[in-house]
Formats: sequence, C-alpha cells, structure tokens
Amino acid sequence: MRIIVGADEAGVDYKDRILADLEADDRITEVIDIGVNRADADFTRPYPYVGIAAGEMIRDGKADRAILFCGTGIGVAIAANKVPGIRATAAHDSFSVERSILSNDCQVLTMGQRVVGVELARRLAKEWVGYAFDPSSASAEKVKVLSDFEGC
Ligand SMILES: O=C[C@H](O)[C@H](O)COP(=O)(O)O
Repeated sequence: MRIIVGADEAGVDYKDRILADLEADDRITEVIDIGVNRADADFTRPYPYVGIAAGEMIRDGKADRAILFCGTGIGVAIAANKVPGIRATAAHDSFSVERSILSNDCQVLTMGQRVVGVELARRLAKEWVGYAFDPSSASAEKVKVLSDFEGC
C-alpha cells in the first residue's frame, strides 16, 4: 500500500508521528509526505490545499490512500472530497475507522489534532491500514451509487 500523509499547521505534529509509524510498518510499501513541514516556506498553507492535493494524487494513481490531519479533521476531509471519486472521512473511534473501509471504501482518513489524543490517533491509523474493502460485499453496490453519480 502506498499511503500519503499530510496536514496543515494545526495537524503537523500528528502527521509526523504517524509518518514515523507508517515508515516502520511492513504493510506499507511507500509513505509519501505532502507536508506541511516546519521548514516549508508555506508552512501555514491552508488545509484545503493539503486535502485537494492528496485527493488528486489518489485520483491520478500516485497513491492508494491518505491519512490527513488538521485541527479537527473536518477541513481536510471536505477538501479531499471535492476531488471526484474520492471518499474521505474524519473518524476518531475504532468502529467508524473500520466501517470507513468496510462500508464506504474510503481512500482517505482524517483526524483532528485538537480532537483526539496522539496514542489513539496512532492506534486508529494502524487499524485503518489493516482493513480492505470487499468488492463482493453488500456494501459495494451502495458505494457504486456514489461512483455512478460522479461518473468515476
Ligand atoms: O477544519 C479546519 C481545521 O481544523 C483547521 O486546522 C483549522 O481551521 P481554522 O483556523 O479555520 O479554525
């Protein structure tokens, strides 16, 4: 699995912690850091640019999934969802994280650094990359309604 990590200024600490976890995870073949990073000239880049960039990379086949952070997780989720074909959600509990894949085939998970503790965020990220969507499941036809609506 090739996975993007990204954040705005409000989520950068968690992004960097999850980046380190993913780089040590044998299930992950590539971790792609799209920033922000403290050394960036545009460290204060607003969250929509991060979410849209991640969604476009997945749309273009450059990555399989993304885990994104901002203050709440809401802004980067909204932004990623603006890219046709992308299903992104904020989730801060284990059941929602599971269902975001098994029910919704989300390519993007988002969390809020101002919402959830770092150890829970790390655990949820670890759980999330372990789930795989079953295209033969009853959920698949529901996801297909979204794909058909968007034409992708
Ligand atoms: O959803 C938005 C994020 O939480 C962002 O990090 C903070 O946005 P704000 O500065 O507009 O509250």
